[in-house]
Amino acid sequence: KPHQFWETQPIPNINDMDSLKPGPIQEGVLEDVRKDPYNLISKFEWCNIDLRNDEQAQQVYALLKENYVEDDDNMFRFDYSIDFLRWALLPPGQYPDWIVGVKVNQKLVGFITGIPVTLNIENQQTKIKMTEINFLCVHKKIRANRLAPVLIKEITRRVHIKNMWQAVYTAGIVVPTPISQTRYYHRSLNAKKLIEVGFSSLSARQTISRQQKLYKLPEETKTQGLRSMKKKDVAQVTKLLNEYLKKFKLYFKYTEDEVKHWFIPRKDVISTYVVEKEQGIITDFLSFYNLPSQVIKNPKYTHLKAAYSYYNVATQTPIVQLMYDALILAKNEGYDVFNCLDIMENEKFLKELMFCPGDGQLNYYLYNWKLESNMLKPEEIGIVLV
Ligand SMILES: COc1cccc(CC(=N)NC(=O)c2cccnc2OC2CCNCC2)c1
Repeated sequence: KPHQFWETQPIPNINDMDSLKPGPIQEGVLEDVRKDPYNLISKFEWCNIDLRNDEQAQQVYALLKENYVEDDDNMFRFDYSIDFLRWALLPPGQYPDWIVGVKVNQKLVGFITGIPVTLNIENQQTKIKMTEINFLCVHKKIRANRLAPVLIKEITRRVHIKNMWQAVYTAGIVVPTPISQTRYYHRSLNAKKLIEVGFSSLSARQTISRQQKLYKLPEETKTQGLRSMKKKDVAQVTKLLNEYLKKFKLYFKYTEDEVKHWFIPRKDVISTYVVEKEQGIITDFLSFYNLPSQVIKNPKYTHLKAAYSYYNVATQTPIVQLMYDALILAKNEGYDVFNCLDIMENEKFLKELMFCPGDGQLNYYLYNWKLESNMLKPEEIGIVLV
């Protein structure tokens, strides 16, 4: 019986589509929220993970490295670094009990996380304080214990207890009920390596050297005034980003503190470049994050270095040119491939910059919210999850 768990959750199913009115599906009642953690099977224990602690961060790293998301052909597995996890999970306003682990004899076997976000949905007047859920992971050796539903219920309880009643999350799989189904695209930067690790394949008429020529990039970027973002840019970038995102139906509202956290460059984690014109005016910016994948078995390579498009705001520079510079910068930083989704305005540059469609999709979900329009088109999505 598929979706045994999901049918019990406040998420529209197909026949709710016309009956449910837009907005919260269930009204949250704070006093009804269970005060104690959900029961776990014996020997399993809840623990809050402090990612600032090196040992605990190392345990999370090791669990994800071996047991987190793989591609459809099980050739690659995400390999989030500790510095990346600290960036992704310790934003301003973070709650320590939203980094949730399950241990057996001190060994971490389960994990799920939430971070606080302020989401605008379909240009509602109200912004909604909610949680962004990520990194749901159960050790391969203890799957089919129904631990994942308990991890989801427990973090839901910990969100409810803070009087928050909605969540946003993504998944490669389809469970009830996506609000948008986006496709991922990749642009080759190191054609030879992508072929050698099996990420790309050659058709009969293609050769490695022809692929290398096809995807070759200049050393220098084109856009005048393009430079790495600095702290002094935070105020302008915040204004630019918040204004730009209003064109989408789903987007976060960012404070300056949040922009500082999410966009100030961090080596091997996040790269952000701004376009500075006369009098120090910032007119555009581009950003991409570092998410390597372990190559599960390959004689020559252990990792695929992948840059993932984050937020790109083009108000003066043509978006094709801005993203062409993003490719050049990523190539110069040593990446093998540049990945993005067909969300926001990305389809404006995908073809021209020679992105190829990936073989899967990334589904967006909202918990306890009925949209006015049942589904959103990818270009209406203005949020990027890591
Ligand atoms: C190449 O190595 C991979 C290792 C694991 C999974 C996949 C395929 C995949 N599932 N890709 C994506 O989900 C994806 C493709 C393009 C852009 N962002 C993405 O996912 C992001 C956002 C959601 N959390 C994971 C990272 C590829």
